[in-house]
Amino acid sequence: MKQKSIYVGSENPAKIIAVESVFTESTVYPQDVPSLVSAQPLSDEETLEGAINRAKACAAREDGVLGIGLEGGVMEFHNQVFICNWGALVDETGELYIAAGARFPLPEVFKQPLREGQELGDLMDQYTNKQNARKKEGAVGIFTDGQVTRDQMFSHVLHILKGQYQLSKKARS
Ligand SMILES: O=P(O)(O)OP(=O)(O)OP(=O)(O)OC[C@H]1O[C@@H](n2cnc3c(O)ncnc32)[C@H](O)[C@@H]1O
Repeated sequence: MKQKSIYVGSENPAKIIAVESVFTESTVYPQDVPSLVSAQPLSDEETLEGAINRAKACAAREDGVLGIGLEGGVMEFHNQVFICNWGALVDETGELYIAAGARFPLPEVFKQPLREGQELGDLMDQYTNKQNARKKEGAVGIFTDGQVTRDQMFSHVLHILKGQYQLSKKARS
């Protein structure tokens, strides 16, 4: 039987598939909500903030639902640009859970365009000569030779969020 309704703050299929694959007992509703951060987050802080804003906006749409936000971004570390990923879940009591996903270095040629404000999604499409990698395997799929796709990467984040939520629910009951 289907249980909780889950509102996910995105219409990106890679993110929706990831949520459906982890919250199999729930009905998942994609929501068009603002991240309230830049289209290309440029730090862990900004990427996490985008995920939290999406989750909060989703949870606020209806009483009793779970709100989830997933956000991809980039950050600089050891003079390299890394892709970073964050997820946030707001439960029916308003409690917030957060989790980070995979992080790996992007090619050196991406550094300057990203610093100048270009979006990773566009750079990936130019680099691969394909369209909409962000909605499919993602940068992680391309740079791991298909070992880990974007939905698989986000599903790891979602398992961590789900586990934290379950534990908290058990503690409350
Ligand atoms: O529709 P939404 O949910 O906004 O999904 P998105 O993929 O466009 O947006 P994100 O906020 O997750 O990512 C911010 C930017 O980084 C890009 N990006 C992030 N992770 C990526 C990946 O794995 N592959 C390709 N582009 C990625 C993405 O295309 C955006 O330009």
